[in-house]
This record gives sequence, C-alpha cells and structure tokens, in this order.
Amino acid sequence: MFIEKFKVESPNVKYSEDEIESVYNYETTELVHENRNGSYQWIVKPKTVKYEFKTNTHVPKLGVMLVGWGGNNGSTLTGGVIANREGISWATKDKIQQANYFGSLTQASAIRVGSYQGEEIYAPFKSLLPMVNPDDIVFGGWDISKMNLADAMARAKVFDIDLQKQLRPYMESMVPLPGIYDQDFIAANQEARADNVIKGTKKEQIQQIIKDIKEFKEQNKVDRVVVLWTANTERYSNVVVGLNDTMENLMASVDKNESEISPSTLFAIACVMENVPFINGSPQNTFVPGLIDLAISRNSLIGGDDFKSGQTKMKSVLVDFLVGAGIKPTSIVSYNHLGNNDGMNLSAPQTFRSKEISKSNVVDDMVNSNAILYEPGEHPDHVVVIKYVPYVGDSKRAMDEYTSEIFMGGKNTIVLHNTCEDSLLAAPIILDLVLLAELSTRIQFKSEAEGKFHSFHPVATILSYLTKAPLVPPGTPVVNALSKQRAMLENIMRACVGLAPENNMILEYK
Ligand SMILES: NC(=O)c1ccc[n+]([C@@H]2O[C@H](COP(=O)([O-])OP(=O)(O)OC[C@H]3O[C@@H](n4cnc5c(N)ncnc54)[C@H](O)[C@@H]3O)[C@@H](O)[C@H]2O)c1
Ligand SMILES: O=P([O-])([O-])O[C@@H]1[C@@H](O)[C@H](O)[C@@H](O)[C@H](O)[C@@H]1O
Repeated sequence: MFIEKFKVESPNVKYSEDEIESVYNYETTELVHENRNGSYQWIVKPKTVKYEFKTNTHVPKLGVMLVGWGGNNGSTLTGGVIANREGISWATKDKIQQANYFGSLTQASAIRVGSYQGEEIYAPFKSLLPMVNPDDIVFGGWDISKMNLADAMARAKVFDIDLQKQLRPYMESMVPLPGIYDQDFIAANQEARADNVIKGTKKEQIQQIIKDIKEFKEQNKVDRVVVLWTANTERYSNVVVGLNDTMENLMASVDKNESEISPSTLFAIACVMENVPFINGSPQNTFVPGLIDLAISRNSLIGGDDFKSGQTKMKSVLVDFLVGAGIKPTSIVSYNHLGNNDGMNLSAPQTFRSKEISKSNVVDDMVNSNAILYEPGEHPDHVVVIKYVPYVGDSKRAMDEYTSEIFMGGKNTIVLHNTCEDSLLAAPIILDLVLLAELSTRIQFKSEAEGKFHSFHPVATILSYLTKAPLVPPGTPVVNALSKQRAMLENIMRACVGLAPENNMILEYK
C-alpha cells in the first residue's frame, strides 16, 4: 500500500514550528587488530554512537542558476519544470502525455515505512523531510550562447513539438547571462557558439559572476540560490604547486590572471565566496585542491562530479550485483555514440579524457571490496568509447559488454543496449542535486562527543548517488555502488526523523 505522508511518533523525535529534532543511535563497529595468544586477530566490536539531528523546516524560495543554461540539459530541465508546474499535456504519436518527474529520486521514488496488517507500506521519498517543491524553483543562469531558452529548447531537439509549442511563451523571455569562455578548456568546435561572453581578467569575471548572483537573488526575491554547472566538459586543469594547490595560491593565481584557472573553477570560486552551493555536473577537475581548501575554510557546499545518468549508473548496479554474487567481472567495454553538442564537445581528445576518467573509475570500490575474486591491484579490463554521430542528436545509443568468470572456469557475457534522450535522463538528476543540496544546508547534527551542532562537511558526499565520480572530503572513502549510495542518503534522511535505517530484515515475518 502507498501512503502520501506520515508523522513519526517517538520519544526520540520532536516536531516544532521551526525544526524537526531527532536523537539517533548510530550502530557501527570498531575494529582492532591485536595479538591474542601469540597470533594477531581482527576483532570487531559493535559500537553505538548517539547523534542528534536538527532540520530547519522553513523551506526557502529557491533560485537555481545553471551554468550552461541554454544547453540540452538546461533547457530540458527548465521546460520540464514549467510543464509540471503548469500541468501541461501534449500530443505524441502514441497518446496524450502528461508532464511528470520520472527519473527523479526525490520526486518519483518511494521508501518503505513499515507494514500494516501484513501489508508493506510505502511513501514518497520526498515525504521524509520538508523539501523545495520543484514547481516553485526560479531558474536563471549563464551561457556563452545568447540564444533564449525557447530557441535553445528547439536547438536541443529533446521535447516533442507539441510540448515545445506550449512551452515557448514561457521560455522565450529567458535569456542566459554571458558566460566565461576560454577556448583552451573546451573543444575548438564550441567557438561558433560563443557569442555571449564576459570579458576582462579572471578576477573581473569572478566579480561579475558574484554580481550576477546577487542581482538574480534580488530581482527574483529568492531566499537561497544554488548554482550548478551543466556547461560543457572542460579538459582537466593542471594541478601545480604554487598555482592552485592551496586556497592562497589559487586566489593569488586569479589575481595574476593565470591562464590555467578554468572557467568552471572561476564559477566555483565566485560561489564559494558568496556561500552559494556549487555543484559540478561535468567530469573535469573543477575542484582543484585550492578550491576544496577554500570551500572548507568558508564552509560552503561543493559537490560533483559528472551526473550519473545512464551507462555509468547501470554499471554501478551491474558490477555491484556481479561482485556481490561472487562473480568476477574481467572485461567491461562501454561504447556509446550520440549527436548532441555535448557529444560534439567530447569529440576532442582533451575533453573526452575528462569523461573517460569519470566513467572508468566507477567500479574501483566494488572491485576492491572482494579479495576472493581479485588479487591486490587486479581489476577488470575497462574500456570507454564515445563517438559523435550528429544524426542521432540527443538520443544516445549505449552498448555495453560485461564478461565475467563464473563457476569452474565458465565465462558469462552480458550485452546491454540502451537508447534514450540523454537530457531526459540528466534533467531529473540535476533537479535532485539542487533540491538535496538545498536540503542538506538546513540540517545540523552532532555526535555525543561533540559540543555543538554543525553542518555536513562542505564537500557534499551526500550527493554521491547522483554523480559518476563522487567528490569526497580528502582522505575519506569513495563509494560508487548505487544501492549503497541510495541507502546512505535515505538512511541519513530517516535518521533526521528518528527512523532506523531500512535493513530489509522484516523479522516480523520470518
Ligand atoms: N546525460 C547527460 O546529458 C549527461 C550526463 C552526465 C554529464 N553530462 C554533462 O553535462 C554537461 C551538459 O550536457 P548537455 O548535453 O546539456 O551539453 P550542451 O552542450 O547541450 O550544453 C552545454 C551548454 O553550456 C554552454 N557553455 C559551454 N561553456 C560554458 C561556459 N564556460 N559558461 C557558460 N556556458 C557554457 C554551451 O553553450 C551549451 O549551451 C556536459 O558537460 C555533459 O558532459 C551530461
Ligand atoms: O551518464 P553516462 O551515460 O554514463 O555517460 C554519458 C556518456 O555516455 C555520454 O557519451 C556523454 O555525452 C554524457 O555526458 C554522459 O556522461
């Protein structure tokens, strides 16, 4: 059975006008490696740590500023939210289609809250904690192309024509602010698009971005702003001692107008300086060490990298299943072609390399979790191929082959074919990223050992379910397995309302 909402009644949860307070017993373990009776043993000690959470329940009016607003993802998300907000339906060759948020974890997935009279009871994921209603989001942003959002939507060729016609009046007045264009960081084939750029030094560009954010916030009377990069994939920035390895060096490099500071890092600096959450939806290393340093020093949320939308999302499920089942993936080949502008930008070796990295590292945690299957340092052959084929447009054609070793020397080969508009996968993920980033800034918590409440670490690991290459605080583990990432997110939100993690034991029926 499905219920729309629920309230937790527990001595550990208190609802007030301004916040939800919860006390949560975090069940974990402590390991020791000790010499017992002359031989070293691993001892696992269950440990309970008491945490307190406070979630501010005042949901802000949220402004979302997209870098790359006029792109396929940016125009598709903007149009999709408008269609949902206005209740637009449109004719397709099959039926009259209603707007929906399918593909969004926060808007279209469910959680199990328990059982009632022998029936499993589920509720919307978004019913766990008060979240921004996406219909209320005010969109804005920047693009190096000055095309308005209605024309950009037509250029993207993602939405059905009848939908585009109905959306055009809402979108044609939306014009992106000038972006920061640096031909050294994206493919040369993007130059023709760059007719809407901020001139000046890198420092002046940062100051302009800060000014844009302040004016957007004032003009639209929004309470909070989240900035998300859905602009083109850049090449990796060189990380150099003295250039961008510390926040002092990074800021000094900006003052010296150092060429190696990328547009995405400039946007990130502006956002950190304004304490505006910044999320990187692309694979490049926007978050050079100096930027991470700066975000931590100012406790300003940063998250990324690279939306996890299709092939990689599937990979982080399939390899988790195989390794979890004791089957040994030995060869993974991920090929796709697509014909959108992203594909055209990725046709350059330096920008493709950024994507190849983010798409290749996604199996590391799963492989490293099982020494029965893999010797130290052993890993599957893993190849990523992306080709640009203009004719198919945004309709990405992904083909994957997974070969594994199975029982008694057997081999198993799984082949997948996956076709859909890439932007229809990415847009709901962008929505989740900005909604969860905003929510996480309203949560404070502390353990029994800590004197005062604090926010999550500014490097927002909580967003990892939505990214190919999760950005994590230095020295902390990267988890890519999709089920673990989703469970982490849901269970943290459950803890905020005093609910235990979903352990799927349902002992009551055993
Ligand atoms: N399924 C997906 O679509 C998917 C999945 C993962 C990651 N991504 C990443 O998301 C990003 C956007 O994808 P897309 O399909 O919308 O691409 P797109 O090329 O359609 O849109 C990118 C937009 O950014 C603009 N732009 C480029 N550099 C800019 C800058 N410095 N400042 C402001 N605007 C700039 C371009 O003019 C373009 O309008 C890409 O980096 C892509 O790799 C997409
Ligand atoms: O998310 P995913 O399907 O693994 O990866 C996708 C790539 O396969 C695609 O070629 C690229 O254009 C998209 O930006 C996205 O990164």
